[in-house]
Amino acid sequence: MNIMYFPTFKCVLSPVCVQGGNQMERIEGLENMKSLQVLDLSLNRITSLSGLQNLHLLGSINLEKNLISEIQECKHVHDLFLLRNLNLLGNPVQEQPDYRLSVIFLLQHLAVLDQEKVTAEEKVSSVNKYDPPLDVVAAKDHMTNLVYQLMQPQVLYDSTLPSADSPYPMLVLTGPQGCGKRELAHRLCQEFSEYFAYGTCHTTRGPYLGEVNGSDYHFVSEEDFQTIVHMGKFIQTMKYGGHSYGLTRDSIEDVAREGLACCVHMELEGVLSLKYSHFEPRYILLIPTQLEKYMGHLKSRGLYTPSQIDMAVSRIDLYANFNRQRPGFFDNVIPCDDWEEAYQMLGQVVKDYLLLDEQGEGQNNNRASPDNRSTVSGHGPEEKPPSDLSRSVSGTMSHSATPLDPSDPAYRNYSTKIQAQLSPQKSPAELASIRRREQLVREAIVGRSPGVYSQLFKSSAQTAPSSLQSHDPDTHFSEDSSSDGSRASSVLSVPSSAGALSVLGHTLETHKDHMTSDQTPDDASPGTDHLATVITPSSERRPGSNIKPILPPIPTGRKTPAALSPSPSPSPNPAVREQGEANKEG
Ligand SMILES: Nc1ncnc2c1ncn2[C@@H]1O[C@H](COP(=O)(O)OP(=O)(O)OP(=O)(O)O)[C@@H](O)[C@H]1O
Repeated sequence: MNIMYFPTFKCVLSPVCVQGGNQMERIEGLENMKSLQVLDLSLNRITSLSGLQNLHLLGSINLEKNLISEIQECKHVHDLFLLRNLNLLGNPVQEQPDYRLSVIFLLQHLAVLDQEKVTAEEKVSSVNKYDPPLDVVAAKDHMTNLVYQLMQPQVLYDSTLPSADSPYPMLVLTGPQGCGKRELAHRLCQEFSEYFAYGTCHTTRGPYLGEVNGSDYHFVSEEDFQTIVHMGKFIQTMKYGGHSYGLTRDSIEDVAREGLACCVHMELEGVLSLKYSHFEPRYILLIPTQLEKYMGHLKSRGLYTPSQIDMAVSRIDLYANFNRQRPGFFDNVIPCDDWEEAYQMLGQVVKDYLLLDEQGEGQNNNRASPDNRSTVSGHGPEEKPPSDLSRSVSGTMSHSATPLDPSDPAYRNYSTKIQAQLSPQKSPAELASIRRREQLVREAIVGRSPGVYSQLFKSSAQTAPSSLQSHDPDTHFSEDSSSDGSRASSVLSVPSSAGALSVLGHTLETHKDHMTSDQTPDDASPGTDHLATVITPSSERRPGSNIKPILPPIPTGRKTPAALSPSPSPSPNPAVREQGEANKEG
């Protein structure tokens, strides 16, 4: 073995130095041994690696059986880029928790630690543990929230249930701290109050002057925050500036229950985590492009220390790089140096999203299904339509109850839409269901049976599962189509959730009741398949696909200010309401 023994540090010209088996307590006198490549100081009483930091050619250090007890000592050899082999066997430091991963993380060039090869897995694990990439942080956050959620009794969040065809509409404004996204979110929710409401997050930071608990944030202690984590209430959380932030499912549900889409703001890590959830928001990046102006704004707020400002500024690059490296990650990018301009652009994006500018642009627009047409007002937030926009929102649902009109272009597109539904991922049950619906439509067209929707909603009105029916004696179903539609909407939101199996089962049972004794499931009466039927017209309107989202049903008791609600009150939806109350209790 190529080792030379020197009684004292006289190995200036030699690449190898061995001073083992002495009573050395410190590493001294090696500063000038710049060409040293192998150092053996085993069997000493050394407690620190200080003294090695300038030996840049060192490739191997043997410190077996010394008294090194702190992992931090590795920092002294952190900059020795040729160091491949380190032996700390028999040192107290080995007792430290996560010793091996910590050392591997601090000395990422190491190939052998304590005579054991450093594996690629260990390297990845060490980075994931001590400096995890954003994706890993987000994945862990999602996993944590999901596991805690699954440990709780399962609750149906009916207003925001995932659905392949109509994800609950959500808008997420993201960007570095203080870029104006919060102000823009509030303004947007004010001006588009018939479409959006602000989703209030939780935070452990204290309120700034003027901030209102429950409105700007739910301000909670770290302990309470952790309790909420353990209750599985969060969809995503993140740490920012030493404080915790999180968005609960309840916050979104509170908005959804009002029949509105939810608008929230958050940092990039929150976006990454949210992307793992079943929600499919539209993500809008607000990014400062004039550094001076942005810094000036942060300073003028008088809330941040210089290091907080530095951090916020440094994150502009993070956002910019993300946007560059992952095209499509953000649905829109808006420069936010001028908040007024940014708001105008944001407003335009939202109008496009809601198809608010499309009125008059062509009745022939194929994308404008009856749902869409009822929502296209042609009025921006500045010029409110004479009628309440909520009518358009509820109109979105009342369509479901309208029997198909053969003169309606959407009606003619119906089978095309059904074809579009026939994707390879469809389960046999879904395929069978789609075939039944096609059959019904064909029959309706040739006049052999009434319009499928009219049957459909009659059936659903009669057979609403008792578990979904209101016990509120004050609540009456009206026989008009919109109430039927609402009920159907609420039922339709059920099947895509695993937690809804019992409800779905009940519904299917109810269908069976409607079959005549000689009917097989395949020739069931119209209406046996209303769950899937109703969602079809909305399939082209997913948020994120540049087309208008479906807003969730508006339950009775909606808190829309009277001034904004001159339209007929939304159809009663006891199923949703009751479930909503159940959720709240849950
Ligand atoms: N649930 C969340 N998940 C991730 N980030 C969040 C969440 N809630 C808030 N944030 C973000 O955390 C950052 C700090 O929020 P905070 O409200 O404390 O700062 P701020 O100085 O008021 O900045 P801003 O005006 O951008 O909100 C902001 O960028 C905010 O958007």
